[in-house]
Formats: sequence, C-alpha cells, structure tokens
Amino acid sequence: MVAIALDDLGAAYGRRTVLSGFSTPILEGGALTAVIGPNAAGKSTLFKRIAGLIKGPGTVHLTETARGRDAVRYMPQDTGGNAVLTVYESVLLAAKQGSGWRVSDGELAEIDQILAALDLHDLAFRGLGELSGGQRQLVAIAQALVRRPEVLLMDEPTSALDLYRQIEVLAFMQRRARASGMAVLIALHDLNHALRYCDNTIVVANGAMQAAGPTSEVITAEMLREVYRVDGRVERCSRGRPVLIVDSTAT
Ligand SMILES: Nc1ncnc2c1ncn2[C@@H]1O[C@H](COP(=O)(O)OP(=O)(O)OP(=O)(O)O)[C@@H](O)[C@H]1O
Repeated sequence: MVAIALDDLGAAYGRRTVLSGFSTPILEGGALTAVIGPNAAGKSTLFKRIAGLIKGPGTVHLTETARGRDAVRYMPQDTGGNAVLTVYESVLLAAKQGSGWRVSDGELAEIDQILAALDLHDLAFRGLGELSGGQRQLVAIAQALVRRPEVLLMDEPTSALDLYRQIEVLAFMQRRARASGMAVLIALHDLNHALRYCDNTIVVANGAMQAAGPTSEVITAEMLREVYRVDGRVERCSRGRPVLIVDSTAT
C-alpha cells in the first residue's frame, strides 16, 4: 500500500514564499487526511507542490507505488471542463488519459460504478455545459477516481455540494480509500467533516505545518484559538460522535 511523507517542502510565487519547511509524518494509504487552515494559509499551494505543478525545495517521499509521481492526482478547487463533452465522455476520456484508446469491459464497469455511487447516472448523457456547480464538482470527482490515483489530493471537493451529497461523497471516499489502499488528502473548511471522516489531520497556517496527527488529537480548543482565532470546543453528540461547537471569535 502506498505511503506518502513530506520533507521540508517549500513553494513561492515569484519572489513571494508562501510555503516553507513543510514536513509531515508518514501518511499511510487506505485513509483520509484532512488538510485544514484559514483562507490563504497555503493549502492549495501545498497540493500543487506535492503534485509537482509548482516547483520548490524539499522532497515528496512516496513508497510502495508502482507509478511514482504519476500515481499522484490533484483535483483543483475550480473544476472547469470541456463543455462540448457529455458527462460520460468526459469521464471516459479521463480514464483513458495517458493510455491507449482500447476500453475494457472492466473499465466500463468501473465507470458505471463510480457514476452510480456519485448519483450521476441520470446525467451521463448531458453536456458538461448544462450542469450546475455541484453537479460539475461531482463529475470532477468521478474524473479523478477513474484515473485510479494512489495519492489523491482533493481541494475542497464538497464546497458546492448540498448537505446530503457532502456526507455521501465523504463516506464514499472513505470506503474507496479503505478498499483500494489509496491515500486521500482533502482540503476542508468544515472541521466537522474532518472530525467525522478523516483519520488524520494536517493544519496549515501561514505557509507552515502547524500540527499533524490523528484528527481527535489535532482539532482541539487550543488549535482553534491559535490558528482560527475562535473559541470553540469538541464535544460528543448524543450518538457519541465528536462535534465541533464554535462559541465566538476569540478575544
Ligand atoms: N498563482 C498565484 N500567484 C501568486 N500568489 C498566489 C497564487 N496562488 C495563490 N497565491 C497566494 O498564495 C497564498 C496561499 O494561497 P493558497 O491558495 O495556497 O491558500 P489556501 O489555503 O488554499 O486558501 P483558501 O482556503 O482561501 O482556498 C495566498 O496568499 C495567495 O494569495
């Protein structure tokens, strides 16, 4: 199973350094890791640096991977797409990118399964240009998954989704990571999603790694105050699940 660790990563836009000395413990495949932090902290930059889309110092260590850096896939926050294609065509094209054009029954079955899991079956033959923002976000998730990444970097993948689809998608990603051994890093603003679905959490603040470890140990009242400038607490709901309650902005 794949494992990833970041060692002293940095990144800059022109002369402005926005990420420096970013290291993490080993993140094992089969699990979801939340990447959290305030606006402009450097989460998207971190993902782009890991995916090799921007260069900089430091090393991304990948072990037990058959495809090396090709095993890493970045799903950006803004998901455009070729409006001429249908949903099905765009997902099929994603599946075949970088390989031959022959399509096996197994690949078609997997596309069908992913479209069904993301509730996209009824939209399969609609043009991408006719979709809502949330529907486009679901298609982008399908496109990322059919490429079978070993490390998937998802930049706020639920930001355009309604409540039902947010939890459906996160639960699906959790099941898929466990079944396939893929390592999934998800940039999130909703810390309750991190508490509920993510085994580990990495906190990004001012372009640096502020904390990393099991989610229950990382999302604490102290971290909320220091990083997010809010007074809050994690309590157990009546079903025993951890829930974040924000009381006020910190004074
Ligand atoms: N293409 C770019 N050129 C110059 N500066 C950039 C570029 N992209 C991002 N930045 C700057 O880098 C810093 C980090 O941005 P980044 O998008 O990584 O933050 P983020 O944590 O993902 O934020 P958000 O939660 O708001 O999406 C910000 O100050 C931003 O203005």
